[in-house]
This record gives sequence, structure tokens and C-alpha cells, in this order.
Amino acid sequence: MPIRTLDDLAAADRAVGVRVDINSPLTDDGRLADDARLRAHVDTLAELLGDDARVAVLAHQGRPGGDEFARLESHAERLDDLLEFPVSYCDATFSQDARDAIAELDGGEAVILENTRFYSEEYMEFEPPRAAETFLVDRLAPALDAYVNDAFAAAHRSQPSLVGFPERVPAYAGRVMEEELAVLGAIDETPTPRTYVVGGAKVPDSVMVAEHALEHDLAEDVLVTGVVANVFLAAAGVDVGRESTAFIHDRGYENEIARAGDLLAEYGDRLHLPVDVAVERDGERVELSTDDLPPADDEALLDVGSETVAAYADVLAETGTAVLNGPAGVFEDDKFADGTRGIFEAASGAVYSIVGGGDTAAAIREFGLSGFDHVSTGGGAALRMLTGEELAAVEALR
Ligand SMILES: Nc1ncnc2c1ncn2[C@@H]1O[C@H](COP(=O)(O)OP(=O)(O)O)[C@@H](O)[C@H]1O
Ligand SMILES: O=C(OP(=O)(O)O)[C@H](O)COP(=O)(O)O
Repeated sequence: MPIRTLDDLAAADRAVGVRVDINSPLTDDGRLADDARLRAHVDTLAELLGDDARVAVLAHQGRPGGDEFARLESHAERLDDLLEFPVSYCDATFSQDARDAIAELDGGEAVILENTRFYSEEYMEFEPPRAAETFLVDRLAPALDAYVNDAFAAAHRSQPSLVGFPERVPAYAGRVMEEELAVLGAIDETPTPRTYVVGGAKVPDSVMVAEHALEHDLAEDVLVTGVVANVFLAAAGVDVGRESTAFIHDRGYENEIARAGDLLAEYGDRLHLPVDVAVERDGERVELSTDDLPPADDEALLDVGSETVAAYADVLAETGTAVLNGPAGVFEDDKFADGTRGIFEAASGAVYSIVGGGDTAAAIREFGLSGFDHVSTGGGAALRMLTGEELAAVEALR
């Protein structure tokens, strides 16, 4: 069934629950360190508030027990700054206080309810009918006339606030959700040839993306970088050294070496591996040809080298669509940012370019790169879409 959008919602004076993903990095004293995800939802919220909806915002922050598990008060303050409509904060999620806060809203006013994950059922995954019976959905749904899901970045989670409400109240996709689904769902219609650049540290996800893109001829070429490249180099028989081998084993990625080997055997001509890498020696960046590996025992492969950047840039210069996920090296350390900066810059020049992943988007902001056509708000959700998987919360909207 097609998903209903805000175009189908007559929002005036109605209580609309809006699930957003404003899960953000925090400073040591618990303040927002980055507001990109809040800014992403401004259009959806402003549209509803401009239509005189009474908006109750639902969101999570962090994971139970984690450093970034926090109240949403500073998120509410920041949204109040970003929106030209009043935004208040309620330190309850579904209790009488929360329901009263919603009942007291006038049209054009919003309240941010407390972190949904303060409540234990929200950190579990359920089929939608069961999710609709959880306390959060059961207690809150009667206070809402409609539900909007704009939380694309969390859409792969089958948690109550994401899949339960559509069982109980009319449900719609917000503008972020709508755009992400339109762009990432139409990857096979973007300009060709397509080049996927997969890097970063989530090797199993990246190998799956590469596999899907090659198998389904979505990508002509796949360029590997980051830890993913180290795994592919190991699969190609290169000795990546003691440190990087230990890193791969510590993360439990040994099996990925065999999967990478299978992909190399089948698609070797379309899979590009680094020809040089960077290590730290006496506190400095030193580049080594992959022919000269392994490095010294205490040296890890922390970036791709400049010849790799040049070779990958040549491929990207001929590319219709570049799909980018994962930094090429430890870009947080300036010495190992060159690979990421150089390859991302080259990718931004493609006719059309799509970027996914939290660290990837952070690197783009840090380097001040522009020119990407779509920077996804999602990491895991975007990766799952790029591997052709359905997202639980999107299915619930259908
Ligand atoms: N060669 C490398 N060795 C160790 N870590 C790396 C290497 N290359 C990239 N990384 C790390 O990968 C992390 C980002 O990976 P990932 O989480 O997969 O990206 P994203 O959030 O964009 O999906 C960064 O913290 C970066 O330092
Ligand atoms: O940050 C998120 O996902 P991401 O790390 O894949 O970008 C979402 O808010 C989901 O959070 P979760 O991975 O704790 O369920």
C-alpha cells in the first residue's frame, strides 16, 4: 500500500504524535554536541505547526546504560530556537502528565515528551500488533488523533514508538522519511555508471552493501576503504600486519575475510583495493605501497595512501552516481584524514551523489564539503536500504 504523507493529513487543531530521530552526540556535561538531526526535522514540524496542529514529539536519545542516555530537555530548548513556534518540554512520556501536556497544547504549539527509552518496553522489538499493546502506545494513542513517523534513522528498529502507533491511529510519513525513502529507494534509477565507496568500521554491513550492489548490478565499481579495505586486502592475501589483523579479530570480523574473498573471486575486476596505505611512525604519517606490507608490528593501517586517492578519484571522475558510506581512515586524527577528504571531495563531483552514515556525515561537515545531492540522516537504516532490506517502521506505515 502506498504510504500516506503530510499531504494527506488535515492537521488543524488535531493532536499529532510525531516520532523523530534526534538521537545526537552529547558533550561530557550532557549538552548537544551536534544539532544536525534536529535541523533535519524542522521542515516536518514547521509544516504541521503552520497547519495549526498540536504536536507531541516522541524521540529517543542513547541506549540504556550508555553514556549518551539522557533527558530531552536540551533537545527541546534547541528545537524551540530552531522553530518559529513555541516548543515546550515535558519530563513524562505517556503518563497522565504527558497526556495533560498534550491536552493543553493550542494549535501551532509543540511539546517534546521525555526519552522513549526511559521506559523498558521501548528498548525491545515487537511485531506491530504486539507493539500496539505496550504501555507507551496503549496509554498515549487515545491522546492522539494522528501519528507521523519522520524517524528514518531509527526505522530499522521494530520498537513500540516506531511500529505500534500505526495500528491504533491514522499514520503518515513525515518529510524526512518521505525524502529518504524516495532517494534511497530509487537508487536503481540514478545516473550510471554507479560507484559505491564503502569504508568505515562496520565491516559486515559494508560487505553486505558491496555484495548487494555487485550482485544486482547496481554498481559498476566498488571502491573499498577504511577497515573494510584492510579486510579485503587480507582476503587478497596481503599481510596487513599484526595490529590491523588483531583489530579485525578483536571485532570478530574473521568471517568477513572469507566473504570478501568470495566477492573478489567473483567480481575482482569491479572491486578496487587500495594500492597504498598510511601508518603512524614516530608520530608522523608514513605512506607504504601495499607491495611493501606488512608494516612494523606496532603499526596499524590507519588510512589509504595518496596513490589510492588518485586512482579512486579517476574512477569517480567518470561516475554518474557515487554512493558513499564510511570514512576512508581514522579521519578524527588530522594525520589520517587525507584519504577521507580526498575521496569524499572526488565523490562530491559525481553527477549525482548519495551519502549515508553518522561518521560519514560528520566528516563531510568537518571538512566543509558541499555538493552532495543527498546526505542521509540514517546510518544503519540507510545501509539496510542499500542492501535491499525492508525497514520495520516503513512496513508499519504501509
Ligand atoms: N583504517 C582504520 N582503522 C581503524 N578505524 C578506522 C579506519 N578507517 C576508518 N576507521 C574508523 O571508522 C569509524 C567510522 O566507521 P562507521 O561507523 O562504519 O561509519 P559511519 O558512521 O559513517 O557508518 C571512524 O571512527 C573511523 O575512525
Ligand atoms: O543513531 C541511530 O542509528 P545510526 O547509529 O545507525 O545512525 C538511530 O538513532 C538508532 O539508534 P540505535 O542504533 O540506538 O537504535
